[in-house]
Amino acid sequence: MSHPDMAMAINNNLNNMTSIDSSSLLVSIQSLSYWKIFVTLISVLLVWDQISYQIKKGSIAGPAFKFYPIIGPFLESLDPKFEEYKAKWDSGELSCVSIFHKFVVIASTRDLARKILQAPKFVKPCVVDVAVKILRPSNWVFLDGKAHVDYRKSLNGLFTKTALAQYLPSQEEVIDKYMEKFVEYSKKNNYEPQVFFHEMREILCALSLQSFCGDYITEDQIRKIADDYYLVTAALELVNFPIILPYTKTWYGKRTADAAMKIFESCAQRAKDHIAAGGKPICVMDAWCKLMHDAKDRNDSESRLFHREFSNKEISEAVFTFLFASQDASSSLACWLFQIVADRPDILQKIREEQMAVRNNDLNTPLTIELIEKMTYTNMVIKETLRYRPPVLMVPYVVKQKFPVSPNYTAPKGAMLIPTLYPALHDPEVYENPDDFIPERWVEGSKASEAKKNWLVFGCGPHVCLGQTYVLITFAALIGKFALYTDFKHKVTPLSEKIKVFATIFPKDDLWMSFKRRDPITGEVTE
Ligand code: HEM
Repeated sequence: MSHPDMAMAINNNLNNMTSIDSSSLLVSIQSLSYWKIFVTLISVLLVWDQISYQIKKGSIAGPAFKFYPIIGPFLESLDPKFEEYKAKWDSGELSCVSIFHKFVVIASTRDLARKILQAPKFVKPCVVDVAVKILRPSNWVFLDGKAHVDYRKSLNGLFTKTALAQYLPSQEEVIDKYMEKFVEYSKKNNYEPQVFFHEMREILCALSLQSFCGDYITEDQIRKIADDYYLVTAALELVNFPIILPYTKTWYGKRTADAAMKIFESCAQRAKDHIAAGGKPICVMDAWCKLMHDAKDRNDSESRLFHREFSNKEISEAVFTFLFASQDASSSLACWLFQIVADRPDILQKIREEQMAVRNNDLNTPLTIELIEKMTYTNMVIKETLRYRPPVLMVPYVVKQKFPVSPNYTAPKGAMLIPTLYPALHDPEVYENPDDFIPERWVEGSKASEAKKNWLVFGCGPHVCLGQTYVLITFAALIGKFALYTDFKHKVTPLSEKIKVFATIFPKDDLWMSFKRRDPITGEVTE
Protein backbone atom coordinates (compact mmCIF):
# COMPACT_ATOMS: atom_id res chain seq x y z
CA MET A 1 0.00 0.00 0.00
CA SER A 2 1.31 3.46 -0.98
CA HIS A 3 1.54 6.20 1.57
CA PRO A 4 -1.57 8.10 0.35
CA ASP A 5 -3.61 4.84 0.40
CA MET A 6 -2.43 4.11 3.86
CA ALA A 7 -3.31 7.60 4.99
CA MET A 8 -6.79 7.26 3.48
CA ALA A 9 -7.28 3.90 5.17
CA ILE A 10 -6.28 5.31 8.52
CA ASN A 11 -8.54 8.29 7.93
CA ASN A 12 -11.50 6.07 7.06
CA ASN A 13 -10.85 3.96 10.09
CA LEU A 14 -10.73 7.01 12.28
CA ASN A 15 -13.95 8.35 10.78
CA ASN A 16 -15.62 5.01 11.38
CA MET A 17 -14.30 4.85 14.91
CA THR A 18 -15.46 8.41 15.67
CA SER A 19 -18.97 7.76 14.39
CA ILE A 20 -19.12 4.43 16.27
CA ASP A 21 -17.65 6.10 19.34
CA SER A 22 -20.04 9.04 19.43
CA SER A 23 -23.12 6.89 18.98
CA SER A 24 -21.93 4.32 21.50
CA LEU A 25 -20.97 7.11 23.88
CA LEU A 26 -24.51 8.48 23.60
CA VAL A 27 -25.93 5.03 24.27
CA SER A 28 -23.67 4.47 27.23
CA ILE A 29 -24.44 7.95 28.66
CA GLN A 30 -28.16 7.26 28.28
CA SER A 31 -27.73 3.96 30.07
CA LEU A 32 -25.83 5.62 32.93
CA SER A 33 -27.84 6.11 36.06
CA TYR A 34 -27.59 9.36 38.04
CA TRP A 35 -25.76 7.35 40.61
CA LYS A 36 -23.04 6.36 38.12
CA ILE A 37 -22.69 9.96 36.94
CA PHE A 38 -22.35 11.07 40.53
CA VAL A 39 -19.69 8.45 41.29
CA THR A 40 -17.80 9.40 38.11
CA LEU A 41 -17.85 13.10 38.99
CA ILE A 42 -16.69 12.40 42.53
CA SER A 43 -13.85 10.22 41.21
CA VAL A 44 -12.76 12.97 38.82
CA LEU A 45 -12.88 15.47 41.69
CA LEU A 46 -10.85 13.21 43.97
CA VAL A 47 -8.22 12.60 41.30
CA TRP A 48 -8.07 16.32 40.46
CA ASP A 49 -7.74 17.19 44.16
CA GLN A 50 -4.69 14.91 44.45
CA ILE A 51 -3.14 16.06 41.15
CA SER A 52 -3.63 19.74 41.97
CA TYR A 53 -2.03 19.10 45.39
CA GLN A 54 1.01 17.46 43.73
CA ILE A 55 1.42 20.32 41.25
CA LYS A 56 1.28 22.98 43.96
CA LYS A 57 3.48 21.00 46.35
CA GLY A 58 6.37 20.62 43.91
CA SER A 59 9.50 19.52 45.76
CA ILE A 60 8.76 20.95 49.21
CA ALA A 61 8.11 18.91 52.37
CA GLY A 62 4.60 17.76 53.09
CA PRO A 63 2.42 14.65 52.97
CA ALA A 64 3.05 12.62 49.78
CA PHE A 65 -0.68 12.81 49.05
CA LYS A 66 -3.81 14.10 50.76
CA PHE A 67 -4.57 11.33 53.25
CA TYR A 68 -8.07 12.67 53.84
CA PRO A 69 -9.29 13.55 50.35
CA ILE A 70 -10.60 17.11 49.82
CA ILE A 71 -10.72 18.13 53.49
CA GLY A 72 -7.06 17.32 54.25
CA PRO A 73 -6.11 17.64 57.94
CA PHE A 74 -9.15 19.90 58.57
CA LEU A 75 -10.15 18.19 61.80
CA GLU A 76 -6.65 18.53 63.29
CA SER A 77 -6.64 22.22 62.36
CA LEU A 78 -9.73 22.80 64.50
CA ASP A 79 -7.67 21.98 67.55
CA PRO A 80 -4.13 23.11 66.73
CA LYS A 81 -1.30 21.63 68.82
CA PHE A 82 2.03 23.33 69.34
CA GLU A 83 3.88 20.02 68.98
CA GLU A 84 2.28 19.44 65.58
CA TYR A 85 3.28 22.90 64.40
CA LYS A 86 6.81 22.30 65.63
CA ALA A 87 7.02 18.98 63.79
CA LYS A 88 5.90 20.79 60.64
CA TRP A 89 8.58 23.51 61.00
CA ASP A 90 11.21 20.82 61.59
CA SER A 91 10.11 18.89 58.49
CA GLY A 92 11.68 21.40 56.08
CA GLU A 93 12.43 25.06 55.31
CA LEU A 94 9.27 25.08 53.28
CA SER A 95 6.49 22.61 53.95
CA CYS A 96 2.89 22.41 52.89
CA VAL A 97 -0.54 21.15 53.73
CA SER A 98 -3.82 21.37 51.85
CA ILE A 99 -7.16 21.90 53.58
CA PHE A 100 -10.22 21.87 51.33
CA HIS A 101 -9.22 24.05 48.38
CA LYS A 102 -6.72 26.06 50.47
CA PHE A 103 -3.09 25.28 49.80
CA VAL A 104 -0.91 26.36 52.71
CA VAL A 105 2.87 26.83 52.54
CA ILE A 106 4.80 27.22 55.80
CA ALA A 107 8.22 28.90 55.83
CA SER A 108 10.22 28.01 58.90
CA THR A 109 13.62 29.69 58.58
CA ARG A 110 14.47 33.21 59.64
CA ASP A 111 15.50 34.32 56.17
CA LEU A 112 12.46 32.92 54.40
CA ALA A 113 10.18 34.42 57.05
CA ARG A 114 11.81 37.83 56.58
CA LYS A 115 11.68 37.53 52.80
CA ILE A 116 7.94 36.91 52.89
CA LEU A 117 7.17 39.60 55.46
CA GLN A 118 9.05 42.10 53.32
CA ALA A 119 7.48 41.21 49.99
CA PRO A 120 4.32 43.37 49.74
CA LYS A 121 4.52 43.03 45.94
CA PHE A 122 3.79 39.30 46.22
CA VAL A 123 1.84 38.88 49.45
CA LYS A 124 -0.66 40.62 51.72
CA PRO A 125 -1.89 39.66 55.20
CA CYS A 126 -4.37 36.84 54.98
CA VAL A 127 -7.59 37.44 56.83
CA VAL A 128 -10.25 34.82 57.36
CA ASP A 129 -13.39 35.66 55.36
CA VAL A 130 -15.32 36.36 58.50
CA ALA A 131 -12.77 38.97 59.69
CA VAL A 132 -13.91 41.37 56.97
CA LYS A 133 -17.44 41.10 58.31
CA ILE A 134 -16.46 41.47 61.94
CA LEU A 135 -13.87 44.23 61.53
CA ARG A 136 -15.95 45.76 58.67
CA PRO A 137 -14.79 46.10 55.04
CA SER A 138 -14.04 49.81 55.50
CA ASN A 139 -11.42 49.05 58.17
CA TRP A 140 -7.89 50.33 57.48
CA VAL A 141 -6.34 46.91 58.22
CA PHE A 142 -7.64 45.63 54.89
CA LEU A 143 -5.77 48.29 52.91
CA ASP A 144 -2.90 47.05 50.79
CA GLY A 145 0.17 48.56 49.12
CA LYS A 146 0.53 52.35 49.05
CA ALA A 147 -2.89 52.96 50.61
CA HIS A 148 -1.79 50.88 53.61
CA VAL A 149 1.62 52.56 53.88
CA ASP A 150 0.00 56.03 53.85
CA TYR A 151 -2.64 55.17 56.42
CA ARG A 152 -0.06 53.48 58.60
CA LYS A 153 2.01 56.70 58.59
CA SER A 154 -0.92 58.53 60.13
CA LEU A 155 -1.17 55.94 62.92
CA ASN A 156 2.54 55.71 63.75
CA GLY A 157 2.34 59.06 65.58
CA LEU A 158 -0.04 57.54 68.13
CA PHE A 159 2.57 55.06 69.35
CA THR A 160 5.81 57.04 69.48
CA LYS A 161 7.56 57.37 72.86
CA THR A 162 6.33 60.96 73.16
CA ALA A 163 2.75 59.87 72.59
CA LEU A 164 3.08 56.85 74.91
CA ALA A 165 4.37 59.09 77.71
CA GLN A 166 0.95 60.80 77.73
CA TYR A 167 -0.89 57.53 78.38
CA LEU A 168 1.33 56.36 81.27
CA PRO A 169 -0.44 58.14 84.16
CA SER A 170 -3.79 56.50 83.36
CA GLN A 171 -2.05 53.16 82.82
CA GLU A 172 -0.51 53.47 86.27
CA GLU A 173 -3.98 54.01 87.74
CA VAL A 174 -5.21 50.80 86.09
CA ILE A 175 -2.22 48.84 87.40
CA ASP A 176 -2.82 50.14 90.95
CA LYS A 177 -6.48 49.19 90.77
CA TYR A 178 -5.76 45.68 89.51
CA MET A 179 -3.09 44.98 92.10
CA GLU A 180 -5.82 45.50 94.70
CA LYS A 181 -8.26 43.42 92.68
CA PHE A 182 -5.85 40.48 92.31
CA VAL A 183 -5.10 40.50 96.04
CA GLU A 184 -8.82 40.63 96.91
CA TYR A 185 -9.57 37.87 94.44
CA SER A 186 -6.86 35.69 96.00
CA LYS A 187 -8.06 36.53 99.50
CA LYS A 188 -11.51 35.19 98.63
CA ASN A 189 -9.82 31.89 97.81
CA ASN A 190 -7.79 31.91 101.05
CA TYR A 191 -4.72 32.72 98.98
CA GLU A 192 -4.78 29.25 97.48
CA PRO A 193 -3.60 29.25 93.84
CA GLN A 194 -6.40 29.49 91.30
CA VAL A 195 -6.71 29.97 87.56
CA PHE A 196 -5.60 33.50 86.62
CA PHE A 197 -5.87 33.24 82.84
CA HIS A 198 -9.10 35.27 82.74
CA GLU A 199 -7.84 37.87 85.19
CA MET A 200 -4.73 38.38 83.05
CA ARG A 201 -6.91 38.91 80.00
CA GLU A 202 -9.03 41.38 81.92
CA ILE A 203 -6.16 43.52 83.19
CA LEU A 204 -4.66 43.66 79.70
CA CYS A 205 -7.98 44.63 78.20
CA ALA A 206 -8.41 47.33 80.84
CA LEU A 207 -4.89 48.65 80.21
CA SER A 208 -5.47 48.80 76.46
CA LEU A 209 -8.89 50.42 76.70
CA GLN A 210 -7.67 53.01 79.19
CA SER A 211 -4.73 53.85 76.93
CA PHE A 212 -6.92 54.02 73.83
CA CYS A 213 -10.04 55.75 75.23
CA GLY A 214 -8.86 57.40 78.47
CA ASP A 215 -11.66 58.40 80.83
CA TYR A 216 -14.24 58.47 78.04
CA ILE A 217 -14.84 54.78 78.65
CA THR A 218 -16.45 53.70 81.92
CA GLU A 219 -15.34 50.87 84.18
CA ASP A 220 -18.53 48.96 83.41
CA GLN A 221 -17.92 49.28 79.69
CA ILE A 222 -14.34 48.08 80.14
CA ARG A 223 -15.49 45.08 82.17
CA LYS A 224 -18.16 44.19 79.61
CA ILE A 225 -15.73 44.36 76.69
CA ALA A 226 -13.10 42.40 78.65
CA ASP A 227 -15.65 39.72 79.59
CA ASP A 228 -16.94 39.30 76.06
CA TYR A 229 -13.77 39.78 74.07
CA TYR A 230 -12.89 36.07 73.91
CA LEU A 231 -15.98 35.73 71.66
CA VAL A 232 -14.18 37.84 69.06
CA THR A 233 -11.05 35.68 69.33
CA ALA A 234 -13.12 32.52 68.93
CA ALA A 235 -14.95 33.97 65.92
CA LEU A 236 -11.70 34.82 64.17
CA GLU A 237 -9.96 31.46 64.50
CA LEU A 238 -8.17 30.52 61.29
CA VAL A 239 -10.69 27.79 60.57
CA ASN A 240 -14.24 28.98 60.91
CA PHE A 241 -17.53 28.90 59.05
CA PRO A 242 -17.50 31.93 56.70
CA ILE A 243 -21.22 32.76 56.90
CA ILE A 244 -22.57 34.43 60.01
CA LEU A 245 -25.53 32.36 61.19
CA PRO A 246 -27.44 33.42 64.32
CA TYR A 247 -26.13 32.05 67.61
CA THR A 248 -22.90 30.70 66.08
CA LYS A 249 -19.41 31.67 67.26
CA THR A 250 -19.08 34.23 64.47
CA TRP A 251 -22.46 35.78 65.29
CA TYR A 252 -21.48 36.30 68.93
CA GLY A 253 -18.12 37.66 67.79
CA LYS A 254 -19.71 40.22 65.47
CA ARG A 255 -22.20 41.29 68.12
CA THR A 256 -19.39 41.89 70.61
CA ALA A 257 -17.29 43.80 68.07
CA ASP A 258 -20.24 46.01 67.04
CA ALA A 259 -21.04 46.82 70.66
CA ALA A 260 -17.40 47.76 71.36
CA MET A 261 -17.16 49.93 68.24
CA LYS A 262 -20.35 51.74 69.22
CA ILE A 263 -18.76 52.65 72.56
CA PHE A 264 -15.54 53.74 70.80
CA GLU A 265 -17.52 55.99 68.45
CA SER A 266 -18.96 58.01 71.31
CA CYS A 267 -15.51 58.13 72.99
CA ALA A 268 -14.06 59.53 69.74
CA GLN A 269 -16.56 62.40 69.77
CA ARG A 270 -15.72 63.21 73.37
CA ALA A 271 -12.01 63.20 72.52
CA LYS A 272 -12.68 65.64 69.66
CA ASP A 273 -14.60 67.95 72.02
CA HIS A 274 -11.87 67.74 74.66
CA ILE A 275 -9.10 68.70 72.22
CA ALA A 276 -11.22 71.40 70.57
CA ALA A 277 -11.68 72.94 74.04
CA GLY A 278 -7.88 73.09 74.44
CA GLY A 279 -7.56 69.94 76.59
CA LYS A 280 -4.30 67.96 76.98
CA PRO A 281 -4.12 64.56 75.27
CA ILE A 282 -4.07 61.64 77.72
CA CYS A 283 -5.12 58.74 75.49
CA VAL A 284 -4.73 57.46 71.92
CA MET A 285 -8.00 59.04 70.79
CA ASP A 286 -6.96 62.42 72.22
CA ALA A 287 -3.57 62.11 70.54
CA TRP A 288 -5.25 61.37 67.21
CA CYS A 289 -7.59 64.39 67.55
CA LYS A 290 -4.69 66.60 68.60
CA LEU A 291 -2.71 65.60 65.49
CA MET A 292 -5.75 66.52 63.36
CA HIS A 293 -6.25 69.76 65.28
CA ASP A 294 -2.61 70.88 65.03
CA ALA A 295 -2.30 69.85 61.37
CA LYS A 296 -4.85 72.50 60.35
CA ASP A 297 -2.25 75.29 60.48
CA ARG A 298 0.65 73.31 59.04
CA ASN A 299 1.64 72.08 55.62
CA ASP A 300 4.54 69.66 56.11
CA SER A 301 4.18 66.12 54.72
CA GLU A 302 3.23 64.61 58.08
CA SER A 303 0.60 67.25 58.84
CA ARG A 304 -0.94 66.79 55.41
CA LEU A 305 -1.87 63.23 56.44
CA PHE A 306 -4.23 64.81 58.98
CA HIS A 307 -5.76 67.47 56.76
CA ARG A 308 -8.92 65.45 56.44
CA GLU A 309 -11.29 64.82 59.34
CA PHE A 310 -11.19 61.19 60.47
CA SER A 311 -14.80 60.32 61.31
CA ASN A 312 -15.85 58.88 64.67
CA LYS A 313 -16.74 55.64 62.90
CA GLU A 314 -13.33 55.42 61.28
CA ILE A 315 -11.55 56.12 64.56
CA SER A 316 -13.70 53.52 66.32
CA GLU A 317 -12.87 50.88 63.71
CA ALA A 318 -9.15 51.61 63.91
CA VAL A 319 -9.18 51.52 67.71
CA PHE A 320 -10.96 48.19 67.55
CA THR A 321 -8.09 46.84 65.42
CA PHE A 322 -5.64 48.02 68.08
CA LEU A 323 -7.61 46.08 70.67
CA PHE A 324 -7.88 43.11 68.34
CA ALA A 325 -4.13 43.13 67.60
CA SER A 326 -3.15 43.65 71.20
CA GLN A 327 -5.57 41.64 73.35
CA ASP A 328 -4.52 38.05 72.69
CA ALA A 329 -0.82 38.69 72.20
CA SER A 330 -0.52 40.89 75.28
CA SER A 331 -2.52 38.48 77.46
CA SER A 332 -0.23 35.69 76.29
CA LEU A 333 2.85 37.72 77.28
CA ALA A 334 1.29 38.56 80.66
CA CYS A 335 0.57 34.91 81.50
CA TRP A 336 4.07 33.72 80.63
CA LEU A 337 5.78 36.69 82.26
CA PHE A 338 4.05 36.27 85.63
CA GLN A 339 4.51 32.50 85.56
CA ILE A 340 8.18 32.63 84.62
CA VAL A 341 9.09 35.36 87.11
CA ALA A 342 7.16 33.71 89.95
CA ASP A 343 8.93 30.41 89.26
CA ARG A 344 12.36 32.07 89.45
CA PRO A 345 12.68 33.94 92.79
CA ASP A 346 16.21 35.11 91.94
CA ILE A 347 14.88 36.93 88.87
CA LEU A 348 11.99 38.42 90.85
CA GLN A 349 14.44 39.62 93.48
CA LYS A 350 16.59 41.36 90.85
CA ILE A 351 13.52 43.07 89.37
CA ARG A 352 12.54 44.32 92.82
CA GLU A 353 16.01 45.68 93.50
CA GLU A 354 16.05 47.47 90.16
CA GLN A 355 12.57 48.92 90.69
CA MET A 356 13.62 50.42 94.02
CA ALA A 357 16.93 51.67 92.59
CA VAL A 358 15.42 53.49 89.60
CA ARG A 359 13.04 55.26 92.00
CA ASN A 360 15.91 56.12 94.38
CA ASN A 361 13.84 54.29 96.99
CA ASP A 362 11.19 57.01 96.66
CA LEU A 363 7.87 55.28 96.10
CA ASN A 364 6.14 58.52 95.19
CA THR A 365 8.08 58.63 91.93
CA PRO A 366 5.48 58.51 89.15
CA LEU A 367 5.94 56.24 86.16
CA THR A 368 7.51 58.10 83.26
CA ILE A 369 9.25 57.02 80.07
CA GLU A 370 12.57 58.18 81.51
CA LEU A 371 12.03 55.98 84.58
CA ILE A 372 11.12 52.98 82.43
CA GLU A 373 14.17 53.49 80.25
CA LYS A 374 16.34 53.00 83.32
CA MET A 375 14.78 49.56 84.00
CA THR A 376 17.46 47.65 82.08
CA TYR A 377 17.09 44.31 83.82
CA THR A 378 13.29 44.37 83.88
CA ASN A 379 13.37 45.05 80.16
CA MET A 380 15.75 42.12 79.59
CA VAL A 381 13.31 39.81 81.41
CA ILE A 382 10.46 41.01 79.18
CA LYS A 383 12.50 40.55 76.01
CA GLU A 384 13.57 37.08 77.07
CA THR A 385 9.95 36.13 77.78
CA LEU A 386 8.99 37.34 74.31
CA ARG A 387 11.80 35.28 72.81
CA TYR A 388 11.22 32.18 74.92
CA ARG A 389 7.44 32.20 74.45
CA PRO A 390 6.71 34.44 71.43
CA PRO A 391 2.95 35.11 71.58
CA VAL A 392 2.56 35.08 67.79
CA LEU A 393 3.97 31.86 66.33
CA MET A 394 3.09 32.49 62.71
CA VAL A 395 1.60 35.27 60.57
CA PRO A 396 -0.60 34.09 57.69
CA TYR A 397 -0.19 35.91 54.39
CA VAL A 398 -1.84 35.24 51.02
CA VAL A 399 0.02 35.11 47.68
CA LYS A 400 -1.18 37.89 45.31
CA GLN A 401 0.92 36.76 42.36
CA LYS A 402 3.24 33.77 41.77
CA PHE A 403 6.04 34.21 44.31
CA PRO A 404 9.50 32.64 43.84
CA VAL A 405 10.07 32.09 47.56
CA SER A 406 13.25 30.06 47.05
CA PRO A 407 15.35 29.07 44.02
CA ASN A 408 13.49 25.74 43.91
CA TYR A 409 9.99 26.76 44.77
CA THR A 410 7.40 29.23 43.54
CA ALA A 411 4.30 29.65 45.68
CA PRO A 412 1.17 29.64 43.53
CA LYS A 413 -1.22 32.61 43.42
CA GLY A 414 -3.98 32.26 46.01
CA ALA A 415 -1.93 30.02 48.33
CA MET A 416 -1.68 30.88 52.00
CA LEU A 417 1.97 31.56 52.84
CA ILE A 418 2.86 31.48 56.52
CA PRO A 419 6.16 32.86 57.81
CA THR A 420 6.91 31.42 61.25
CA LEU A 421 8.48 33.51 63.99
CA TYR A 422 9.23 30.89 66.65
CA PRO A 423 12.15 29.05 64.96
CA ALA A 424 14.18 32.25 64.42
CA LEU A 425 13.73 33.07 68.12
CA HIS A 426 14.98 29.62 69.14
CA ASP A 427 17.94 29.50 66.78
CA PRO A 428 20.79 27.92 68.84
CA GLU A 429 23.41 29.74 66.78
CA VAL A 430 22.17 33.08 68.10
CA TYR A 431 20.58 32.07 71.40
CA GLU A 432 22.70 29.47 73.16
CA ASN A 433 20.52 26.88 74.93
CA PRO A 434 17.44 28.41 73.33
CA ASP A 435 15.05 26.47 75.54
CA ASP A 436 16.51 27.98 78.70
CA PHE A 437 15.24 31.27 80.12
CA ILE A 438 18.29 33.55 80.41
CA PRO A 439 17.54 37.31 80.69
CA GLU A 440 21.28 38.09 80.79
CA ARG A 441 21.63 37.05 77.18
CA TRP A 442 20.20 40.50 76.35
CA VAL A 443 22.98 42.61 77.87
CA GLU A 444 24.02 45.38 75.51
CA GLY A 445 26.43 44.25 72.82
CA SER A 446 25.68 40.53 73.31
CA LYS A 447 25.16 38.12 70.43
CA ALA A 448 21.41 38.05 71.07
CA SER A 449 20.99 41.80 71.26
CA GLU A 450 23.00 42.30 68.07
CA ALA A 451 21.06 39.67 66.11
CA LYS A 452 18.36 42.11 65.00
CA LYS A 453 17.38 39.90 62.08
CA ASN A 454 16.29 37.11 64.44
CA TRP A 455 14.10 39.42 66.53
CA LEU A 456 10.88 38.57 64.73
CA VAL A 457 8.55 38.77 67.76
CA PHE A 458 6.72 41.73 66.19
CA GLY A 459 7.17 40.71 62.56
CA CYS A 460 9.01 42.99 60.09
CA GLY A 461 8.29 44.87 56.88
CA PRO A 462 5.33 47.14 56.12
CA HIS A 463 2.99 45.42 58.60
CA VAL A 464 5.44 45.31 61.52
CA CYS A 465 3.59 45.60 64.83
CA LEU A 466 2.34 49.12 65.49
CA GLY A 467 2.33 48.53 69.24
CA GLN A 468 5.83 47.15 69.87
CA THR A 469 7.20 50.10 71.87
CA TYR A 470 3.89 50.32 73.70
CA VAL A 471 4.27 46.65 74.70
CA LEU A 472 7.78 47.03 76.13
CA ILE A 473 6.86 50.18 78.07
CA THR A 474 3.53 48.89 79.39
CA PHE A 475 4.98 45.57 80.56
CA ALA A 476 7.93 47.18 82.33
CA ALA A 477 5.41 49.37 84.19
CA LEU A 478 3.18 46.38 84.92
CA ILE A 479 5.66 43.78 86.17
CA GLY A 480 7.68 46.47 87.98
CA LYS A 481 4.76 47.62 90.10
CA PHE A 482 3.45 44.13 90.77
CA ALA A 483 6.93 43.03 91.85
CA LEU A 484 7.13 45.91 94.30
CA TYR A 485 3.64 45.85 95.78
CA THR A 486 2.57 42.22 95.59
CA ASP A 487 3.97 38.86 96.52
CA PHE A 488 2.85 36.56 93.74
CA LYS A 489 3.16 32.77 93.71
CA HIS A 490 2.66 30.32 90.88
CA LYS A 491 1.63 26.72 91.34
CA VAL A 492 3.69 24.59 88.96
CA THR A 493 1.69 21.79 87.37
CA PRO A 494 2.83 19.22 84.78
CA LEU A 495 1.13 21.41 82.16
CA SER A 496 2.57 24.79 83.18
CA GLU A 497 5.42 24.71 80.69
CA LYS A 498 3.34 23.08 77.96
CA ILE A 499 1.97 25.38 75.28
CA LYS A 500 -1.73 25.76 74.49
CA VAL A 501 -2.56 27.43 71.18
CA PHE A 502 -5.58 29.77 71.30
CA ALA A 503 -4.85 32.34 68.56
CA THR A 504 -1.63 33.05 70.50
CA ILE A 505 -0.01 30.78 73.10
CA PHE A 506 -0.76 30.22 76.79
CA PRO A 507 0.36 27.89 79.58
CA LYS A 508 -1.67 24.73 79.11
CA ASP A 509 -2.93 24.71 82.70
CA ASP A 510 -4.31 28.29 82.40
CA LEU A 511 -1.92 29.71 85.00
CA TRP A 512 -2.52 28.95 88.70
CA MET A 513 -1.54 31.91 90.85
CA SER A 514 -2.18 33.80 94.04
CA PHE A 515 -1.34 37.37 95.07
CA LYS A 516 -0.69 38.88 98.49
CA ARG A 517 -0.01 42.48 99.50
CA ARG A 518 3.68 43.32 99.96
CA ASP A 519 5.44 46.27 101.53
CA PRO A 520 7.97 47.45 98.94
CA ILE A 521 10.36 48.87 101.55
CA THR A 522 10.45 46.07 104.12
CA GLY A 523 9.38 43.23 101.83
CA GLU A 524 6.85 42.24 104.48
CA VAL A 525 3.94 40.23 103.10
CA THR A 526 0.50 40.82 104.63
CA GLU A 527 -2.78 38.97 104.29
C1 HEM B 1 3.04 41.11 73.07
C2 HEM B 1 2.26 41.81 72.34
C3 HEM B 1 2.25 41.85 70.83
C4 HEM B 1 2.85 41.03 69.92
C5 HEM B 1 3.74 39.83 70.19
C6 HEM B 1 2.49 41.52 68.60
C7 HEM B 1 2.91 40.95 67.42
C8 HEM B 1 2.50 41.38 66.17
C9 HEM B 1 2.85 40.73 64.94
C10 HEM B 1 3.72 39.50 64.80
C11 HEM B 1 2.27 41.43 63.92
C12 HEM B 1 2.34 41.10 62.42
C13 HEM B 1 3.53 41.78 61.84
C14 HEM B 1 3.81 41.47 60.40
O1 HEM B 1 2.91 41.04 59.67
O2 HEM B 1 4.96 41.67 60.00
C15 HEM B 1 1.54 42.53 64.52
C16 HEM B 1 0.82 43.46 63.82
C17 HEM B 1 0.12 44.48 64.41
N1 HEM B 1 0.11 44.82 65.74
FE1 HEM B 1 0.98 43.80 67.25
N2 HEM B 1 1.69 42.62 68.75
C18 HEM B 1 1.52 42.86 70.09
C19 HEM B 1 0.81 43.89 70.67
C20 HEM B 1 0.20 44.91 69.97
C21 HEM B 1 -0.43 46.05 70.58
C22 HEM B 1 -0.47 46.34 72.07
C23 HEM B 1 -0.94 46.80 69.56
C24 HEM B 1 -1.69 48.12 69.59
C25 HEM B 1 -1.59 49.00 70.43
C26 HEM B 1 -0.63 46.12 68.32
C27 HEM B 1 -1.00 46.57 67.07
C28 HEM B 1 -0.71 45.91 65.90
C29 HEM B 1 -1.23 46.32 64.62
C30 HEM B 1 -2.19 47.46 64.36
C31 HEM B 1 -0.71 45.42 63.68
C32 HEM B 1 -0.97 45.42 62.17
C33 HEM B 1 -0.07 46.45 61.54
C34 HEM B 1 -0.28 46.63 60.06
O3 HEM B 1 -0.92 45.81 59.42
O4 HEM B 1 0.23 47.65 59.56
N3 HEM B 1 0.07 44.98 68.61
N4 HEM B 1 1.71 42.48 65.90
